[in-house]
Amino acid sequence: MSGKDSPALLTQEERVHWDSNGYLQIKSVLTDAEVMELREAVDGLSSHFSRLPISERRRYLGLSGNQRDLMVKQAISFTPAIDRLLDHPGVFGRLLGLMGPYLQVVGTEAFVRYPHPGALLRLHTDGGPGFRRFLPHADEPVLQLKVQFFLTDVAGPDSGNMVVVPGSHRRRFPDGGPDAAAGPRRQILAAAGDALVFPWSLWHAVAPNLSGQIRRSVIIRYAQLWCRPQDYARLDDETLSRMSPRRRLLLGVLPGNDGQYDDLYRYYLPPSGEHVRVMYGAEWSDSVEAAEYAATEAAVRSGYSAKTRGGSGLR
Ligand SMILES: O=C(O)CCC(=O)C(=O)O
Ligand SMILES: [Fe+2]
Repeated sequence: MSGKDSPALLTQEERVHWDSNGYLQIKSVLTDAEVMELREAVDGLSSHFSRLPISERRRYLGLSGNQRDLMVKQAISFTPAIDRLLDHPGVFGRLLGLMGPYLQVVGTEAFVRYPHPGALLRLHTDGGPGFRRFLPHADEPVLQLKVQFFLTDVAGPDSGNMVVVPGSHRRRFPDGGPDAAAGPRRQILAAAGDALVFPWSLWHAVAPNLSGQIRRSVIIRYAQLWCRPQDYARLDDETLSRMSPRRRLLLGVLPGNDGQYDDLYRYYLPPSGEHVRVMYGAEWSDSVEAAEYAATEAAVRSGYSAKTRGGSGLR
């Protein structure tokens, strides 16, 4: 198949927008039925956690930026409604384009943001002081990104919108916090069903919510395979047992360590062939990138066998 006929993982326009603005908004990714099911699931989580004593809540509640809003970590262990978001066809091709095939899901988070007149979360980059010093390079696979699926309309400003500083993703976030020179901030206007893709290094915040409506969303965090997951060390068997082969791979169950998680070296050096094949799947296997990664793997394999024959180590 010629390059021209191959499915594009990311259009040229999307890549230019990502490179210059540091984020990508994809419209109407979820159907109304998907939005409805997810919204019910998030509301279910919200009432579940509000009934739990504080001590039991702690394990699963992350930083929402204030005392009122809810951020549930490892939400996928509480509801199967989130499963389809891991490799959603409206987004996952773009993620393969941005990150390459050696990616994993490192977190699944549900957000409930209540009406409030002040900013809900200050301007920040994700990952704290360690990650702050790493900045993405335009031509290299993205280290870590999040996809925020909106489950409520945030059609106007000050509705609990995500706020971004366009183009900030390749600028070092100042240790003392940004000053007035941070650059213009943009509130993301979105409809329920839209998705926003952004890397750790984009300066972002959450606007006040004067809309009178609760803002609900789900975020899936992705990282390169060799990073550690953020909200689970090992997912429970019940959650893993309902997953497709690709989703199992995304959740860290790699071939050869099926459910065992005992060979951590595989996250660093994935077993040959399998990863690329499963990740691109039937949907994106004809892409230029799938062929390129398969060729790289083959070259690495033949390099290894030559080295092994020569008696030198692989590492
Ligand atoms: O609630 C939001 O819109 C974003 C929260 C946030 O900063 C994040 O998840 O990185
Ligand atoms: Fe953040």
